[in-house]
Amino acid sequence: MESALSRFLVGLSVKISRSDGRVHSATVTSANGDKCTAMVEWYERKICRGKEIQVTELCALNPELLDHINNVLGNAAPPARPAPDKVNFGEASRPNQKFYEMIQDFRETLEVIPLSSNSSVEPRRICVCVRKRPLNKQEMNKKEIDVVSVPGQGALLVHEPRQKVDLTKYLDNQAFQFDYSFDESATNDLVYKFTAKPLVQSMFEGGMATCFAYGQTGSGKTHTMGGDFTGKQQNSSKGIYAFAGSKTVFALLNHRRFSNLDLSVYVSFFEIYNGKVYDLLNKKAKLRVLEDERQQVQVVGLEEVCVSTAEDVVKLIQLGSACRTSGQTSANANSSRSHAVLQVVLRRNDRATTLHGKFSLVDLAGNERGTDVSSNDRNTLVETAEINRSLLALKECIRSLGKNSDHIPFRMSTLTKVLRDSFIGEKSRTCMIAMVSPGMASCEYTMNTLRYSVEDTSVFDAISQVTELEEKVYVELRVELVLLYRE
Ligand SMILES: Nc1ncnc2c1ncn2[C@@H]1O[C@H](COP(=O)(O)OP(=O)(O)OP(=O)(O)O)[C@@H](O)[C@H]1O
Repeated sequence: MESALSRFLVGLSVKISRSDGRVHSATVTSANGDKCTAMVEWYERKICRGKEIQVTELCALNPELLDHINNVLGNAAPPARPAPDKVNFGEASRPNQKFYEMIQDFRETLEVIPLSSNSSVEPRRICVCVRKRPLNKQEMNKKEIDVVSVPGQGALLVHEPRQKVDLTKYLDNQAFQFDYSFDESATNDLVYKFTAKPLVQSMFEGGMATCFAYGQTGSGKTHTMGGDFTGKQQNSSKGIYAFAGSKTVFALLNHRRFSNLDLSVYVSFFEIYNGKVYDLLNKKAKLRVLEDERQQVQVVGLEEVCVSTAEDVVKLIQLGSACRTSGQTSANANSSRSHAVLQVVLRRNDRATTLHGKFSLVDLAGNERGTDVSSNDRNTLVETAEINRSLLALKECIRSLGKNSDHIPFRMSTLTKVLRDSFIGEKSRTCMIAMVSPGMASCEYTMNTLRYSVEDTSVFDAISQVTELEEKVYVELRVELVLLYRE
């Protein structure tokens, strides 16, 4: 429920009565930047005049509210009836110590069977995997607790810290099942073996393939696809882009099964930022996306570089990655603000250089960034809205693919338009790698990512998961939000 709330709410400020500790009024800023007076009325009606919902209950419904309330209280005299206290969660050594211990106890009961490089890989038309990154230095310094467990065999668990209305703490342990799940010790090499590597072979067999990295800002998409950063320097030879585009491609090109096809390898690299396409191999030239009379979508003028060695490919990845649009979010100082698409194309060496197979490797922009960015200026909000719109379109396309539907709604966004040929045809194959951050502070985003990857994440589904009291409050809140969005 919290995730659905914060999808719409960018700002929420709360006034609290000093005498009784109850919420007075709340001002909510919607994702399009408007202050929502309807919400103020709603809160006043339901909370101040409307009687019995107290701060503690509200906070149990939405932990974000707790932060806002604490901020407000920081400037005010302590209330007679204190709001639920974050500090009480644990002892001084580690915030949330109690939850930490509960998670540790739970982990002891788990049977862990990690993936190893000797495990076999099963070919699939659509493969959905998940990768958990380790806690980073910043999170360790803050003594963040790790709320994600990967017992293996495709399973992943989120231990969501919860608090009942009477303030009793409990864990909501939610299990998700994927084709493969990678824990924090997995290397890019291992992830590659089970995700993108099987798709390279399908490209040689004349297929179209796409591999996406999806996840919250700072969850490890660029690390996985483009290679890790040491300071500002990216180690481009250690990411899935390079493993697929160099090592495996050139090994298969010379394999006796494919060498008689007389193929050449081409690489293009572009980004989609705010719905526009920019060529990362040609000084970020802005390109047009057109559909020809045979409904083939073309990115007009896209540079396609013929490569003959693995080193050539790594150099192009470095060149393109260096000029990708990035910005800063609270979770990632070097955050990618665009979808980056590296395409490896096989063409026959005939006169028309006929297309034989294509592999698109996509490092998606971080999802759900509305509340991550430090400013909520107009540009940022437009950027976030565009990212979320294209991710929704992508989900719709993958879902239609999974259902073998006749209609795949690729026209919904530029991202899906340019990947159209990967979505259609008998030989198309798709792999989605969902990235998750392990920290408790990222829990809500992690749940969003997991729901996006394994099921419908819509607001309506979220409703079915809430308890009776929550449901009552939440349904009314949703009605307000839906009305707001229609305006
Ligand atoms: N599996 C991992 N092992 C070690 N460090 C990692 C791992 N995944 C990510 N990191 C580190 O976490 C930080 C954020 O990762 P990264 O930039 O890849 O996130 P992202 O998902 O691409 O974020 P954004 O959407 O903001 O671009 C980087 O410093 C990266 O090196």
